[in-house]
Amino acid sequence: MSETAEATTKTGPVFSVRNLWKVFGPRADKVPGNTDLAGLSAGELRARTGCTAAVRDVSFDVQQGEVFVVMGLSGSGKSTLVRCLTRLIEPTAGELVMDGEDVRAMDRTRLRELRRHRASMVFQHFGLLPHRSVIDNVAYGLEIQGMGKAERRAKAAEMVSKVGLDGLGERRPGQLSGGQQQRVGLARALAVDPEVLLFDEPFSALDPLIRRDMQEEVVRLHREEGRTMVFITHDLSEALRLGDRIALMRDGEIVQLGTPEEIVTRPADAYVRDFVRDVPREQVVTVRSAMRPADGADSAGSGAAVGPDTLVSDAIEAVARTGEPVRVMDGTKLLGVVGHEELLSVVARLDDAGEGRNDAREVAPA
Ligand SMILES: Nc1ncnc2c1ncn2[C@@H]1O[C@H](COP(=O)(O)OP(=O)(O)OP(=O)(O)O)[C@@H](O)[C@H]1O
Repeated sequence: MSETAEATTKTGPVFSVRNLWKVFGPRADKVPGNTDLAGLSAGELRARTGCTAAVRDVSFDVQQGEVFVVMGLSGSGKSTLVRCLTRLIEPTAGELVMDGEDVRAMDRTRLRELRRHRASMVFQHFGLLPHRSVIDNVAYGLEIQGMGKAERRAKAAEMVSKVGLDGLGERRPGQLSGGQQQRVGLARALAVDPEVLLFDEPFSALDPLIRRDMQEEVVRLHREEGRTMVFITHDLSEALRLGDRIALMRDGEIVQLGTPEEIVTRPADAYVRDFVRDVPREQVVTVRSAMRPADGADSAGSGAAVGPDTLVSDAIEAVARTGEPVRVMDGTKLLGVVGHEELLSVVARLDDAGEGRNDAREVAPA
């Protein structure tokens, strides 16, 4: 999404997850290794064993600096999966590595350290302490870490300011709106300066306008800091807005993992296709996919230029303003041009059905 994210995604995964299972129910640990049981559908497994496979044989990497969205309908396994990352829920089987370290082998002390310092969670229910001020709520994680009072209050004040709550530091949570309380939750998670922020549907209780505000806040923070984020949502537009990559879950499995553009323009199956059917293409397709090669006349032009990751909706604005095609530039290199025809064909979905025009990238494997 952001340049920061682009720049940092190459430095390796924060989380590496391979063949992860979480099965709830009697003798759950027998399910993943049993080929008969592991192949059953969720319903059949429940009928045969009384077990629920909330996460089924899931593999993926979360790259440094990216916003990794886990999306799916209610009950698809999103929360279970993300809680497994820090073993708030114990995985039943599979590999789980954070920064090269085997998370499943960590002892309690190391795990506590991981949750307090390295991966902070922001929940839908803010979990604020009602009798403490905003500042003291934000400082709470630092207090647990043993930081002195003056230092932690100074750090907390900085975070309160960062999330746009200047002047409200001495209020109690009950004196704040829902959106403001969620900002306190965000500031509290940021205060410990974790490597990864894990968000579990943090905004789903907020009304749409405030929700939009908070999404923009997350995008802004991410742009400024490039911090790795894992974000759970059941809301497709939220996923598309925030995600560098989206893992789309169904019945405990990841049915597709890819960029918003890949998921919308090249859905892996009929389920995903149905899921993304109503998404306006121009809001996810980039000019890199929509452009045509520049001919002699175009390349000589000195009209408006946009980067290859510019959304078609933004390019439409530029083309409408000048009436001329715009050049797609990667630094000083001319990659192609987009004009009315290319942009309209995206809006009209003439590029539908996986016939990606200039974009030969493959859908990332799950
Ligand atoms: N402690 C548990 N015991 C038994 N089954 C569970 C438990 N926790 C979750 N499940 C089941 O695992 C499946 C996945 O649940 P999970 O909460 O991970 O889904 P979700 O996608 O996060 O849903 P939501 O969006 O509603 O929060 C569901 O079928 C749920 O009923």
